[in-house]
Amino acid sequence: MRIGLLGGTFDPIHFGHLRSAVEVHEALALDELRLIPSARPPHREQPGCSAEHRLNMVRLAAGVDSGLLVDDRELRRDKPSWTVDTLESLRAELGPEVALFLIVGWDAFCGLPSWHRWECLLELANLVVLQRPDYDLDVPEVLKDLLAARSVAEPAQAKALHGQIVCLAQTPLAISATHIRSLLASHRSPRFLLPEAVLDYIETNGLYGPVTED
Ligand SMILES: Nc1ncnc2c1ncn2[C@@H]1O[C@H](COP(=O)(O)OP(=O)(O)OP(=O)(O)O)[C@@H](O)[C@H]1O
Ligand SMILES: O=C(O)c1ccc[n+]([C@@H]2O[C@H](COP(=O)([O-])O)[C@@H](O)[C@H]2O)c1
Repeated sequence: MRIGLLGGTFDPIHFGHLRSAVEVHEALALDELRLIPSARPPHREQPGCSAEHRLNMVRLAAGVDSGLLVDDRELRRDKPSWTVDTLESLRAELGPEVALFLIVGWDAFCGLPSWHRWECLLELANLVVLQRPDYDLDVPEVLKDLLAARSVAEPAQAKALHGQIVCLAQTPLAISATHIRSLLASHRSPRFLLPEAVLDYIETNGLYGPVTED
C-alpha cells in the first residue's frame, strides 16, 4: 500500500494543489492520496476563514476527482497541527508496512528545518518535493546535505516505506491562495484558478470579502 499525504492550510484549496495531487498520484503509482487540512497551522498567521469552511471547500474540491480522499484528523486534534503528530497518528493506524509519501511544495520544503521535530519526519514517511514556479527560494545548507543523502533520481526508485526524498517535476502552476484571497478582497474574479464548486461556496458564504472599515 502506497499513500500520498498533501497537508495544507487550503485557504482556499486551488488548482495548484489539485493538479499536483493528481500528478503525484500517477507518477508514484499511489493507491490513495489524502488531502489533510491544517486546523491550526503552527507557523503562519491564522487562516482567513474557519477550519470548518476550509474543510468543506477541500471536500468539494476532492469531489471533483474521486481519486483524492480527505483526511480531517488535524481538525479533530486539540493541538497545533504539527505534521510529525499527523504522521505518528497515521503510522499508529496503518502500521509500519505502508509506504507514506509526505508531499510538500518547494516553499514548504525550504522551511523544513523550522518544523516541530523535523528530523523525525523521514523516519515516518518519504518526502515528495514539488516545484513551485511562484517561489524562488534558496535551499538551506542542511537541506542540501539531506537531499544529497536521501534523494532518488527517478520516481520509479521510490520504493522505501520511509526515508527517501523524491523531487518531482509537474505541470508548473503559479497559483497561490494568497493571490486568490487578494483578488476576492478587491472584487476581482479568481475563476479558473480553483474549482467552480469552491468558488460557489466562497460566494454563498461571503468568504474573503473586502476588508470593511468600522
Ligand atoms: N501552485 C502550487 N504548486 C505546487 N505546490 C503548491 C502550490 N500551491 C501550494 N502548494 C503546496 O501545497 C501545500 C499547501 O499549500 P497552502 O495551502 O499553504 O497553499 P498556498 O497557495 O501556498 O497558500 P498561501 O498563499 O495562503 O500561503 C504546500 O506544501 C505548498 O507548498
Ligand atoms: O509540523 C510543523 O512544524 C509544520 C510547520 C510548517 C508547515 N507544516 C505543514 O506543512 C503543510 C503546508 O503548510 P502551508 O503553510 O504551506 O499550508 C501543512 O500541512 C502544515 O501543517 C508543518
